[in-house]
Amino acid sequence: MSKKESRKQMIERLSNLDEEYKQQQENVLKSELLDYIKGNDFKSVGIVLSMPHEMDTDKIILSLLDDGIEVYNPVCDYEEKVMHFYPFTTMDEVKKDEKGIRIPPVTTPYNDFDLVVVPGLVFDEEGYRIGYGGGYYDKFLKDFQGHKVSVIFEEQFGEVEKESHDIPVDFIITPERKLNAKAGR
Ligand SMILES: Nc1nc2c(c(=O)[nH]1)N(C=O)[C@@H](CNc1ccc(C(=O)N[C@@H](CCC(=O)O)C(=O)O)cc1)CN2
Ligand SMILES: Nc1ncnc2c1ncn2[C@@H]1O[C@H](COP(=O)(O)OP(=O)(O)OP(=O)(O)O)[C@@H](O)[C@H]1O
Repeated sequence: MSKKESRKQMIERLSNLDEEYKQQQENVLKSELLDYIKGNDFKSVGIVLSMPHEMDTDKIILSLLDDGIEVYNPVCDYEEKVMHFYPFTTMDEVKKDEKGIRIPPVTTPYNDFDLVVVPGLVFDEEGYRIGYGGGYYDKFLKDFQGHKVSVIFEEQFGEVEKESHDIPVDFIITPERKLNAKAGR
């Protein structure tokens, strides 16, 4: 299956998850991720403002702020094909970009946080992933020095054909298990 077909199929699969099941799984993912962040004493986190078919990140972001952890969200420059992170302040300041992706106020970029939560559609157990295309995360991760985690539904495991520019995540959290992807490579 091509990358494009895998993406389309996974978006459909995620969109068709039972709403009650999805929310119950998200509650588990949220508490697992918060435990992981506190357990590792991470003080700053880069994480997306979620789209409807993705794991809901709003509650996670608000909970991190409550705990005094800095939160940064990505903003794409679609012309330059790069992505930078900006500080999250409040949901009231969140707007949509030209592609309908939610973004924080574009102030001073900061890409040097302790942990990045990497989004994606299909993942393998070694931490390789198929994202939304564009290579925004692959390019970002090339220079990123912090920890890389993905938080996903079990339904997102699948076959990933590796490409030379792909940068895998170190750790994968699902509602059922925590995978040290780096150790498994
Ligand atoms: N919630 C969330 N925010 C995120 C991401 C994400 O995965 N989730 N991103 C993760 O990277 C970045 C946005 N990534 C994007 C990647 C591609 C397109 C895009 O160009 N879409 C085209 C169709 C793509 C195609 O099929 O070729 C379009 O809408 O015209 C938009 C955003 C940053 N913000
Ligand atoms: N480090 C890089 N430098 C230059 N171009 C890159 C780099 N990484 C990826 N690309 C380009 O970006 C495009 C999309 O890459 P790919 O299909 O791997 O995206 P993806 O993994 O689905 O998305 P993302 O990384 O944004 O989540 C490809 O054409 C690829 O050549």
